[in-house]
Amino acid sequence: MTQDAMTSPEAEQTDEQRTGTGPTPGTDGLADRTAESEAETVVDRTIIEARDLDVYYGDDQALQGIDMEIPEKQVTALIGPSGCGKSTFLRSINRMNDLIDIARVEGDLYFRGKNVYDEDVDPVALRRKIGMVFQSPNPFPKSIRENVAYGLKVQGKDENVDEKVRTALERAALLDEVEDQLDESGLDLSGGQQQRLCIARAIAPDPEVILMDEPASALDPVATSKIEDLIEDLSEEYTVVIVTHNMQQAARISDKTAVFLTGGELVEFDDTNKIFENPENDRVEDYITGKFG
Ligand SMILES: Nc1ncnc2c1ncn2[C@@H]1O[C@H](COP(=O)(O)OP(=O)(O)OP(=O)(O)O)[C@@H](O)[C@H]1O
Repeated sequence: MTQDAMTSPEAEQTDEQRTGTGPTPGTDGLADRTAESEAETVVDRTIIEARDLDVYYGDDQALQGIDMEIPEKQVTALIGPSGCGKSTFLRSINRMNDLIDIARVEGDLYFRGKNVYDEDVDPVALRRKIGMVFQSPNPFPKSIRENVAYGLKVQGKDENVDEKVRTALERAALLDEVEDQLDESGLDLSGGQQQRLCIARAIAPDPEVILMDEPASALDPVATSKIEDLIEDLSEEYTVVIVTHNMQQAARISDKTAVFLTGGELVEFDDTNKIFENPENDRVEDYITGKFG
C-alpha cells in the first residue's frame, strides 16, 4: 500500500464511525494513556499483543497463528522475505486491513489489553492512537503547516495549532530546516524532508504507537540515516513498529526483531541482538546469513 490512508481524508470518510461504550474510559472503547501510565511504570511493558492471529485475503491465508508481545516505547522490527505477511501484520494492528474488502482477521489483537477487533472499538479513533507512515513520502498538496495540522483539525483540536505544528516538526527533526517556509508547499521539500513531514503529520495528534512500512526504502543513504536517527529518538516517547527489507537497518535501530517466513509464519521473535547473533531457529539463521530470501 503506498497511500497514506491513515492520515488521508479518504481514510476518515471510508471508515464507518462507531461510538463505543466499552469497559475502558472514553467513547472509543480504548484505554486512556495517562490513567494507565500513572498506575504502572514497568520496564518492557507490553502495549500490543497478538494471540493466534490469522489473516486471510479471500481464501488465501497471509498470516498463521501469530503470537507476539510488542513492548512499549521500543523499536520492534518486522523482517522476512517478500510476501511473508509483514505489512499485513502491521496493518492488522490499527485495523487498516478493514479497508481491504477481501481481508478477514481471526484471533485476537490487543492494544493496552483491549481487543481492537471488539465491536465497541472505533477504528478511526484507534488510528489516532496508532498512527502510520508509509513507504513513499506522500504529503498532501498543501503547505507544510496544513499537512501537519491536518490530523489536529480532523479531531477538532483547534487550540494552539501553530504551537502543536511546531512541536511535531521539532520531534520529527524537521523544524530547523523549514521554520521559514511553513506556508510553502510540502511537495517542494526533498524526499527525505517529505518523509519527515509525514512523520510529523503522524505524530501531531499525539499517538502512542507509530507503525512504519519501509519508511526509508525510497530514500538516499543520507536521508535514510536521518530517518534511522529519528526513529531511535522517537522511541523515547512512542512505540515504533517498523517493517524493513533492510536487515542492517533492523539490526541498527530496533530493540526487538520478529522474523516472518514464507507462508505467513512468525518463526522467531526476540531481542534484536539475539536474532542477529545467535538465532534459535535454523531457518532464521539461513535467512539472516543470506542463504535464502
Ligand atoms: N490487498 C491484498 N489482496 C490480496 N492479497 C494480498 C493483499 N495484500 C497482500 N496480499 C497477499 O498477502 C501475502 C502477504 O503480503 P504482505 O504484503 O503482507 O507481505 P510482505 O511481507 O509485507 O511483503 P513485501 O515485503 O513484498 O511488502 C502475499 O501473498 C500477498 O500477495
